[in-house]
Amino acid sequence: MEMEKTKVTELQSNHLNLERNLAAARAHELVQKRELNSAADELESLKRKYSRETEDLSADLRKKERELREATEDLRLARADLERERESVQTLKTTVESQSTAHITLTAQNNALTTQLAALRSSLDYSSADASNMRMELETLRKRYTELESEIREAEMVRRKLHNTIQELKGNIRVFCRVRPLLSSDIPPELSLTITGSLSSALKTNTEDIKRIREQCLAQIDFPDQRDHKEIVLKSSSESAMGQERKEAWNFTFDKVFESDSTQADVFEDISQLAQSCTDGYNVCIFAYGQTGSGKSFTMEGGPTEETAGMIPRAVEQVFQVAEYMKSKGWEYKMEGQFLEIYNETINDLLGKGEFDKKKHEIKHDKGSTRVTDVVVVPLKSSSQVRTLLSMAQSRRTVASTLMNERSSRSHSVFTLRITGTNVHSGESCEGSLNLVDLAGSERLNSSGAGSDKDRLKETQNINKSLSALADVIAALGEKGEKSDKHIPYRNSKLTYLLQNSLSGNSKTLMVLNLSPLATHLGESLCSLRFATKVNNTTIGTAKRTTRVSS
Ligand SMILES: Nc1ncnc2c1ncn2[C@@H]1O[C@H](COP(=O)(O)OP(=O)(O)OP(=O)(O)O)[C@@H](O)[C@H]1O
Repeated sequence: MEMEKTKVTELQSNHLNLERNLAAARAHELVQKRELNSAADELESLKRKYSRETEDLSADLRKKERELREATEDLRLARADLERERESVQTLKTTVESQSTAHITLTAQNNALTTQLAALRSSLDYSSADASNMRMELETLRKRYTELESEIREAEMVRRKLHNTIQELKGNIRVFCRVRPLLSSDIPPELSLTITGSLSSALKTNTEDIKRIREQCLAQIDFPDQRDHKEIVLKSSSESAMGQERKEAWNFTFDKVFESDSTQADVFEDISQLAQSCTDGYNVCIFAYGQTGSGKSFTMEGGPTEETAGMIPRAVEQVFQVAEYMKSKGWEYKMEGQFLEIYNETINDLLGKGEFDKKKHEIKHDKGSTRVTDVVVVPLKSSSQVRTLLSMAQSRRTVASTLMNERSSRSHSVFTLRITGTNVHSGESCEGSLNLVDLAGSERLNSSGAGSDKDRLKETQNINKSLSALADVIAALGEKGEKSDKHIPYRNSKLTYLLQNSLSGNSKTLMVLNLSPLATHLGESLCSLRFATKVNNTTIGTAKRTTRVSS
């Protein structure tokens, strides 16, 4: 029992120990539970914390990823940029290389230029010295130039004086004679039929046919003076009543004789000097005289081409050329033109508008210049204007007469170019005129067939009256040389009265006698040649230019 008691006691103490252990274990468990709970709490808060941190980290990660992508893109762009930069660097490198080559060349050039510059500088130093010498020389030359200019002006005045003295020595009335060529229209139909081929209007070719026809149609006209061209000889042979051959020859001498092959330019060459005188203040008068169809209008007005242009357009052109040339000598010219017709002693304005033979025009003379009332005076600005005036006049005549040639054959036409000049340096002024007159046909009464027609008779009488008035005036002027109070019958015809100032001693006159080459016109040609000889034998006093010097 004791043993049992000890055992119970032992068991009890064990039990107690166990209980104590249990309580301790329980307390420990409680502690442990508490610790567990707090650990769970802690775990929970850690979990939450970690989850937050994980989220933050994920967000961070996403952000980093985005940044990474962006950085990658930036890197790609940067690489592309870099590539481009590399390329441009390469290009620049090439450029730099070529630039440096150029630089080397330029440096070499620069060096050469620097050397040149130095050389130039030193030559410039010499040149500046030269330049100042030259400036002085230039000044001297300028002075000399001014002196020479005034010397030229004086020389020009002397030249003009000499030119006019030559003209005066040649005589103030000169006569030229011009024979026109044979025309196809001159050939009678019965003869022209025998010609093979076409006919040119002026028969210049020398086929056998034409030679034969020439011989049959042409008058025998010789030009013996082949050096000076001053003589013309008309010959005829006829049979006397006794059957003997009678030969006759008539010699005439003029200032110039133009053969049938002479051109308008040939004739003008001898006229141009005279035409030019009007720019020096002279009154110049050029007449075309001759029977109908002898070539007066052709000589004065001419044809439409440059080659066939007559004396009027050529003279006007010449006057314009002289005026242009004289500009450099200080001369300024004003020119105006008028174109009149005298038909049956009535003046008509070929540039006017009114009806022909209706308007009354009066001739007025005042201090050496002549004006006609109520006529159109055209200011002339260029020589080409004259062609327009000539064709205007021609169409006026065509309107006035259905047979224009008939009217122009029976009227005188007078183209007048009036010229006034002033010299801006010397104050000198001058006034001249150029009258170009196409006279009416000079044939005698019986040969114009006037007998049967009253109007034609009146026309022919008027023409003859005015032509003989012209001859009388010229003759009286010739006689006046000896008697200064000699009456000159200018008023005997409209033509002489109109041309009074251009026919008097103060002017220069030229008569161009036109001759037909036809044998049938031999008688008329002789009459014309005798008339022209009378004119040619007249000496009219010295021409004077109309000049003034302004004060
Ligand atoms: N030198 C010449 N060369 C060529 N043809 C000419 C020449 N002279 C005159 N003629 C011609 O002769 C013809 C008559 O000439 P123009 O009409 O000039 O004579 P005209 O004397 O003026 O006659 P009219 O008194 O009838 O006016 C015209 O056909 C003209 O073209």
